[in-house]
Amino acid sequence: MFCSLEVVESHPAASCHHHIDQTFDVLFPQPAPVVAADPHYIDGCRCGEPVSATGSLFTLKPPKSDGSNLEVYEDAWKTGVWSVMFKQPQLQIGRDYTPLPPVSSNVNGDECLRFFIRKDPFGEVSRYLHSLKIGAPIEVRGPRVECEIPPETQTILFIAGGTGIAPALQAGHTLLRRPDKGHKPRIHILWATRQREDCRGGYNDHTSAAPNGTRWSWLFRLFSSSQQIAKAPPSEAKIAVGTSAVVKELEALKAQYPGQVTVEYFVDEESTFIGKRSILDFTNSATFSLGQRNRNMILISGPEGFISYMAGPKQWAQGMELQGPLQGIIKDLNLHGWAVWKL
Ligand SMILES: Cc1cc2nc3c(=O)[nH]c(=O)nc-3n(C[C@H](O)[C@H](O)[C@H](O)COP(=O)(O)OP(=O)(O)OC[C@H]3O[C@@H](n4cnc5c(N)ncnc54)[C@H](O)[C@@H]3O)c2cc1C
Repeated sequence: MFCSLEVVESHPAASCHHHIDQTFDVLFPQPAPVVAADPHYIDGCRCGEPVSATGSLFTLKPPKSDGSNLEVYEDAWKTGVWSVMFKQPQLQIGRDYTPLPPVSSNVNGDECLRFFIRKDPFGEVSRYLHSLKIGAPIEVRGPRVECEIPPETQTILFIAGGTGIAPALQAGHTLLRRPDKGHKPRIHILWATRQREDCRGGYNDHTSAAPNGTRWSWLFRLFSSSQQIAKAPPSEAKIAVGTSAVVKELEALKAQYPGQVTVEYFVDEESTFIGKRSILDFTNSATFSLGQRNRNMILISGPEGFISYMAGPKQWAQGMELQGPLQGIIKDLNLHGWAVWKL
């Protein structure tokens, strides 16, 4: 069941309020924790932040923050990658969107949800969302857990295309905030975007090609001296004017968990693409955590064609979306000891 909202104020890159109640409504084909959500409101005091010409950050806030949503969200954050559904009221259609990790000041008590939403000029719901004014009501339902990250997981390779970066940020948040069991987990993100604008200010922590033409292995970077690692741009560069809001999110995650998050950027218009080499550079380095089921995960998120190319298409059967067989370049790599999940 969806709940209604009301418009208070407007802004081109909208941000919203939300609230979840405990009404249960099974809408989704997959068995997953689902609760109905209440009206969310575009937040008049938090402007949506354009990430680029093609996407914006939205903030949703419940009309009244009484803490009732926190437990629901907290369970989802502990479990893995999750989404909520926004409804376009005129057409009565819904689409899924992925909350970004809470900003650190939000962790205790603030029930805001934040989203990175790509504006598709021909897309019904994304166009609707971008047209909302600050303070506008929006109907939200969720959360739905898309993929569990088991407690024993130590290493994630996240292959993201476009807005697939939102679940990558989620996976990082969920994995890295777990209590330290003597071994620091880590996440390596390969993010492919169409334009540099989408990831402006981002630099590669772990480049496939070193300046002298040799390849840098993950182990090299892991065990090399801090001086060598300091080849990354200075911190001022990370927050340079014009840095994309999503890159800022990635930098914030890195700052929160030093040495546990690395990112490589690939840009279509610069003809840099995620290939087998980028995947192997990372997976070859993770052999020390092989041997236990679910220790190492590869998660893939992005447009259908992107997922198919990487790991084969997902499939539909009996009204349910299934993973489908492993195909694509990840199958070709014949990796052992990695659980693969298509989001
Ligand atoms: C679990 C999950 C999480 C997601 N998280 C995010 C997120 O955090 N951020 C985000 O931006 N997106 C996310 N998405 C994608 C999002 O749900 C929507 O798919 C996206 O916003 C587009 O929806 P839309 O209604 O705007 O476009 P739609 O109306 O569905 O159209 C999509 C595209 O298809 C084209 N199209 C539609 N109908 C036809 C047709 N008959 N023939 C040819 N072309 C057609 C349209 O022109 C448009 O380009 C997520 C998706 C899932 C499944």
